Amino acid sequence: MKILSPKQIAEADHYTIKNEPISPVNLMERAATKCFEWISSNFENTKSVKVFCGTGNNGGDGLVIARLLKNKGFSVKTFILPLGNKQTEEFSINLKRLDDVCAKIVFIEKQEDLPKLSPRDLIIDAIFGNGLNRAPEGLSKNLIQYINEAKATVIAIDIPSGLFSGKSVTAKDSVIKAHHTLTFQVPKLAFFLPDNKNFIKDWTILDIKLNTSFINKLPTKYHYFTAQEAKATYKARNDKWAHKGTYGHSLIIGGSYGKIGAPTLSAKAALKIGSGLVTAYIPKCGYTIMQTALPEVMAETDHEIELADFTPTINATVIEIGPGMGTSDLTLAGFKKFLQNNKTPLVVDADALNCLALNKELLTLLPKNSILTPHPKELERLIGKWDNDYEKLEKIKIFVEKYSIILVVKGAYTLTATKEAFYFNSTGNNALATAGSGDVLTGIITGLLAQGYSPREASCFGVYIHGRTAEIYTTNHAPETFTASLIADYLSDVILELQE
Ligand SMILES: NC(=O)C1=CN([C@@H]2O[C@H](COP(=O)(O)OP(=O)(O)OC[C@H]3O[C@@H](n4cnc5c(N)ncnc54)[C@H](OP(=O)(O)O)[C@@H]3O)[C@@H](O)[C@H]2O)[C@H](O)CC1
Ligand SMILES: [K+]
Repeated sequence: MKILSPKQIAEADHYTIKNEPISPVNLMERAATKCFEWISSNFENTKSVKVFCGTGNNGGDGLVIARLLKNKGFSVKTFILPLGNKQTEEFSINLKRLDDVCAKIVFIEKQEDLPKLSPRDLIIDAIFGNGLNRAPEGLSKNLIQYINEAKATVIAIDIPSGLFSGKSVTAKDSVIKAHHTLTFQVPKLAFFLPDNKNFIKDWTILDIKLNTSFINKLPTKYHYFTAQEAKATYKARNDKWAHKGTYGHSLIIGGSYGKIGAPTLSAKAALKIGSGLVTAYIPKCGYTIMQTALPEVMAETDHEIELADFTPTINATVIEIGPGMGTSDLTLAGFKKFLQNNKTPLVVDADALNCLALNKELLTLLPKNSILTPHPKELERLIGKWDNDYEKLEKIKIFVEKYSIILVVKGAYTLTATKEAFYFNSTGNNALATAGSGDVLTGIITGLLAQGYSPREASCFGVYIHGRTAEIYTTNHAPETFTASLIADYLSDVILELQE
């Protein structure tokens, strides 16, 4: 699914109005009706709804929602914050329509006009939407702060007021902290960025039927990888003549004394996602552990307690390197030698990333389209510090272009960054915040590459699958009890779901 800029959304809006055709006020009615339906079914027992509107079209949406809720029997009060002397035409039409149903409407002209708010109120934030072009100040800033202090449940329409959909927020005290955001047609880039986690919690995309063929033609670097994209990526197995060689050979290089679990988890994940063959290249101390834990996996060994020689003998389709490997001098020296001689596509994680961060010149030795899977701290070691998330995205872009690689930046919305496009993942939850979860992710990506998925597909799809296991698990288990070993056990559920 595309993530569009405010300008592109306005263009899609205009195109739909002209070509469907539909009048602007009817499009507003359609959009706001979707919000109303969501609110009335999720908050049917709510006694008091307070709707705060600006005087642009976001405010117009608020007026329609107020009218529809009132007609449905909710107790509704509407508060209007005049934005200068202007009202959009659709706002004015809907103000009249709201007035006609004898609704309670209050204009907020000064601080004293702010109403009493109770934590039991349901607040609808329709002050600013896509049209925000500067940080709110004065009365609008005060209103936003006042709403945030009320500790009431806040539903934001389209986007929390004060949050820019495509640029950084400097005044963090003038943004609505929404519990839920009902956004129109496409998600906004701001939703995926950790800097905004206090403003955006849950959100729902409402399909307001903007022209899809127009949207399909709009260029964008940013995408949201959902079940739809996952289904389109999945390659069902239907080759009767397949043998284990058909599905590739994954080589997992990693481990050190006390950290054999990491490559074991990766190897298990590569195997369980369908890699035809898996070999682990580990220190000698891990031999019995690996062979006992995973009888299907072959093992080759290096020095006694750490990797030093890096001399696997097999001809792998893909190599994962790094889990549990450590960064000792001996390991680092061997890793350098390995990179100088290796031509096989790599998935690089954990200590191998730290070795690269310590020796940036090694980055040039990575085969084209190698996949690096850092968590935010590892990312910072690779690309340097950033002031805000938009600067981080820019640095990521420069980094992937410079080295012709793919970055999988782990987080609540794990980002797969390729030279061509950035994909935010839609699945996962905090059950994945558990030891070894990252090792399983790299194993899944490695196993997908071995089977012939492209590096972009393996990254986006692997991240999606990994996240989905946690969602399925937590439908009937406590998130605290999820472990990395369990992830592999739920891969089958995810794949069966994709086949539906
Ligand atoms: N296609 C869709 O998604 C649809 C969206 N709808 C809704 O429309 C809004 C966008 O409406 P718009 O009127 O363009 O913009 P806003 O309502 O967000 O803002 C109104 C005006 O506010 C002024 N502004 C901007 N920043 C500030 C500020 N910091 N302080 C004070 N005033 C500010 C600005 O005017 P200026 O002339 O003062 O610059 C804005 O124009 C979208 O979000 C949806 O909710 C439709 O209902 C259906 C289709
Ligand atoms: K809003």
